[in-house]
Amino acid sequence: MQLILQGISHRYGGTNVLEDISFAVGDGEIVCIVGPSGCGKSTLLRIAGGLERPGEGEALIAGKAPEGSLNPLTYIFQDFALLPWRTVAGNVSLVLEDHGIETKRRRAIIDDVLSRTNLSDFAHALPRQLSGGMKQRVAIARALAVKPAIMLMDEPLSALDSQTRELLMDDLVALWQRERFSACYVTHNLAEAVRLGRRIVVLSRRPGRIREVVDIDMPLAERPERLVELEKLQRRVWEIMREEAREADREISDVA
Ligand SMILES: Nc1ncnc2c1ncn2[C@@H]1O[C@H](COP(=O)(O)OP(=O)(O)OP(=O)(O)O)[C@@H](O)[C@H]1O
Repeated sequence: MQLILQGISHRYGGTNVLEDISFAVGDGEIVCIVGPSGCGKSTLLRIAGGLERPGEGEALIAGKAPEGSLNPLTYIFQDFALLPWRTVAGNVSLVLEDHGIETKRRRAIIDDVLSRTNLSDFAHALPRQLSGGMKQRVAIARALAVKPAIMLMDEPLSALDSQTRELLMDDLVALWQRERFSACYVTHNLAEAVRLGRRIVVLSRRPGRIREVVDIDMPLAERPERLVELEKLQRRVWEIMREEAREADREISDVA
């Protein structure tokens, strides 16, 4: 299944937030979106998922969802959004209950996604007993449970410390290698973008326009061993962004 964004422009009141954004997320592709603070990345993701209607242009999905997909477009947020009174298994179960999946099938799906996210031993734990990394694994397991065609990930690792972030990136790569999900992945972290992205869409400061799309034709599995090349790519993305980020920073301090 493909996500296609065509000529998306958007404004809030008198503020232009996005301008003429077009790109596609192909089947099994992770496309990262980076750009200075406030350039409209989260807005773009909300438009991609149909939570918000763009002022101009359109967000389309093309192709067939995977068999058994309960929710073709599924979000993963930075703040995990878990119910504190439900166990790990209970949190995953909730989305399946919402779809009326019967108990036996629900249990099978929960066992499968908890095993894929290395959470089987924590099925009965409550969120407050878990570290931030484990909570985000639960959020990922919950997203996988609905067999999404495309995951819309908004800074999923940014609340985590750098070591946990590394571990979660390894997990995401392992999950992707097992079942090539498609994702539109918003991040501030350029190391994350070059580690995970097949392409990186670099946005300008607000109103966000596409400055450049950087292609990374390097298998995800090889990336940890090719750190020098990745670092070069990261520098390249930063060179594209530097002036934009500086200007965005000034704009924000002007308002303050
Ligand atoms: N619902 C809304 N109503 C009015 N303005 C909004 C709304 N949502 C976002 N904005 C404004 O739109 C601009 C883009 O916001 P958005 O959160 O999409 O940017 P972002 O690139 O994700 O930011 P950050 O990098 O800080 O997370 C900002 O100026 C923000 O204040």
